[in-house]
Amino acid sequence: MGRQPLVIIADPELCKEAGIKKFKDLTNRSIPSPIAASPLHQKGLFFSRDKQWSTMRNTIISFYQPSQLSSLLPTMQSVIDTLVHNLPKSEDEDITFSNLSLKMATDVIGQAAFGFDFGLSKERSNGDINDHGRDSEVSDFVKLHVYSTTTLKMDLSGSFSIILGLLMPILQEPFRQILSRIPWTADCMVSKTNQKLSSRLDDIVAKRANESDKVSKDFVSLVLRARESEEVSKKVFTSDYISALAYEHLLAGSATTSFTLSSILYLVAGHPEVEKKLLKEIDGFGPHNLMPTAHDLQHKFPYIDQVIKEAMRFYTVSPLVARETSRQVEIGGYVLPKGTWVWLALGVLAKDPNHFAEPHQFRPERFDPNCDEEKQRHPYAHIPFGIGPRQCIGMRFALQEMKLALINLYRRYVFRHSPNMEKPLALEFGIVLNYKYGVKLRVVKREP
Ligand code: HEM
Repeated sequence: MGRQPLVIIADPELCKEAGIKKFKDLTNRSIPSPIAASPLHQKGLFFSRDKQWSTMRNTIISFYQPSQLSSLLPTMQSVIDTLVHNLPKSEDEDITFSNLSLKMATDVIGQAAFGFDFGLSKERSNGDINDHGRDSEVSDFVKLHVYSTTTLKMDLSGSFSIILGLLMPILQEPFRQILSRIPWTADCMVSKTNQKLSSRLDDIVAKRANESDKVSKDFVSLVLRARESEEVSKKVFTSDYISALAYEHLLAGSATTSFTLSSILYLVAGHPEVEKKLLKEIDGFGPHNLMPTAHDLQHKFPYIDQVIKEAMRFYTVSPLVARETSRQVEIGGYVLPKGTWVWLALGVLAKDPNHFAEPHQFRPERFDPNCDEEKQRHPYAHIPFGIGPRQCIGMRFALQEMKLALINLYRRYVFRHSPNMEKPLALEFGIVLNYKYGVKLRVVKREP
């Protein structure tokens, strides 16, 4: 890539070698040029490096332990209830499900990460907000978040410094410094937005730090408590890092989950035989007012597991995992110099006919533990959450949320493709995959 050596891997055994066996030589991520221009994004777990990364990861991993996740169930349930309740009653009305699920996922992560109710799911489709108490601060914050996220573009529609960074990385930072002072340039707007966003986040962190309450279970409170109890964490978790971590959760935990949930509804709507089996499993769990526990979600819905895996294979929301060599290392017999970018191509792996027969067919049964394809497949052929010690930290969180949402949605409704939706679905390639025009569906109430 210009003068930057880059190796792309699309073989499960080599992914294992780079992601697990040689992890200590490939711990860090390569930093794409839009991120290099954004300190707010660099200080989260995703882009932090070496010791800073391992100390942060070892501390915040406790937030993702089963007991913590199961304590988040009521929060998830209440946001999902709002989503289900607000679905239109008419079968002739289009919903852009991807927008609704983004609001849902942002609300869930807002509460889990900041202890903050953004209240986005309470908005009806006409834009009204049910909750009079929701202040404009919150909606401003979310607007800033959306702007900051959508300006992280890797293509020629990004700000001038980002485009320059793609071509001549060394010039990116000096140009960004100059342009961010010139009003009305994209760089200036991005810089202003990030400053505002950072100061809002700092306010939230400061507020949480002043609260003496020892019971809050949101992420920021947990990290703040960990900082009090461990000497090493004090140095690592300065308030700018805590703000970045919290913000990163909002970013990482919303778009990915929402995209995946939307793709499941879209794919199931096009496959009646899958829908039938899914409904049978959900109805077979018990009466519709029986809420599954975290343990139930993990063990009692094997077909939902297959549907989620297959949808994540079909539309891999995070198709590349980017790492970088910290010293010379040999992978697959090739010697890679220090500083080489090594990208694991999860999206390519997911469509490899050597591991997935007829890869362009949507067939959840290929993940049935008893079927030959599943038994014979390489264990690292399907890695939508990444691999090894740096695998997605929010995997269980996302799976719990998606399963709970699916159960609640399909208990009351089934979904059909809207006639107003393009075919095939148009995708947009940014930092993560997105739908170009959203997933438009019609909601059909099930017979009681
Ligand atoms: C369907 C949902 C999700 C998908 C497909 C997904 C995918 C990924 C992938 C592929 C990575 C890179 C892993 C690697 O380098 O091997 C990652 C990292 C990460 N994810 Fe997720 N993710 C999802 C949901 C979430 C959620 C809900 C959260 C937070 C609550 C989250 C937080 C993170 C963080 C913090 C990292 C960086 C981990 C590190 O560098 O140590 N993700 N995710």
